[in-house]
Amino acid sequence: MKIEPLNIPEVLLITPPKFGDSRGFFSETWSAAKLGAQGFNEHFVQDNHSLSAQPGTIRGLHCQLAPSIQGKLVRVIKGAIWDVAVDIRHGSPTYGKYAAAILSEANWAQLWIPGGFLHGFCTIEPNTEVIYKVTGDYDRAAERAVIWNDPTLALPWPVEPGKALLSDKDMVAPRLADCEPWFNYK
Ligand SMILES: Cc1cn([C@H]2C[C@H](O)[C@@H](COP(=O)(O)OP(=O)(O)O[C@H]3O[C@H](C)C(=O)[C@H](O)[C@H]3O)O2)c(=O)[nH]c1=O
Repeated sequence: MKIEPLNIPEVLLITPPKFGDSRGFFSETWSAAKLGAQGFNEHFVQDNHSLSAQPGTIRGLHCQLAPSIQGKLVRVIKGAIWDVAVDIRHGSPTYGKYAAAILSEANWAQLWIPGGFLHGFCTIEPNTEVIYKVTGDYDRAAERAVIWNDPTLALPWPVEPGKALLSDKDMVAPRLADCEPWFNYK
């Protein structure tokens, strides 16, 4: 499995091999042994799967606080997303900075987003299905959100102004500056 650190080195682009033949393909999309051999030893406790029908659907920017902090290993089995992680670890040299990648059925790439980061994505094809493993259980009380178009983050979302499709919750999330520090850099 190819593992590439992005501009924020804790965020990793992981691309598993895909073996095609006349029937279709086979891919080991996650392997504790193969990733562990390269120093990636995260323990996952839950798998998530979301479908977004329309391109321009934005889910995020979300995180969960301790004790339910979630690292996320995100991949796309249908369609494509612009996937983004924003460093919000208090005291981090890359606080407020982002790392992003296109994840798609075509490129078969996965993004590892550690705890301490906001996560969000924007779909860029119809009927996009996102699958992701997380290292912490869902905990609604621990969920926090920051508004997707926070001007201080200035994320280059691939959606035309006014065309983003959001949940009611995401429409009214606060700016990061209006949130207390949720994670410490260590
Ligand atoms: C996240 C989650 C949600 N739910 C239920 C709660 C709601 O009834 C329904 C939809 O939840 P929500 O609107 O929060 O789903 P997303 O907007 O896709 O949220 C996710 O989007 C961003 C991209 C993330 O990284 C997080 O995994 C997560 O926050 O699923 C569950 O039952 N378990 C869960 O783990």
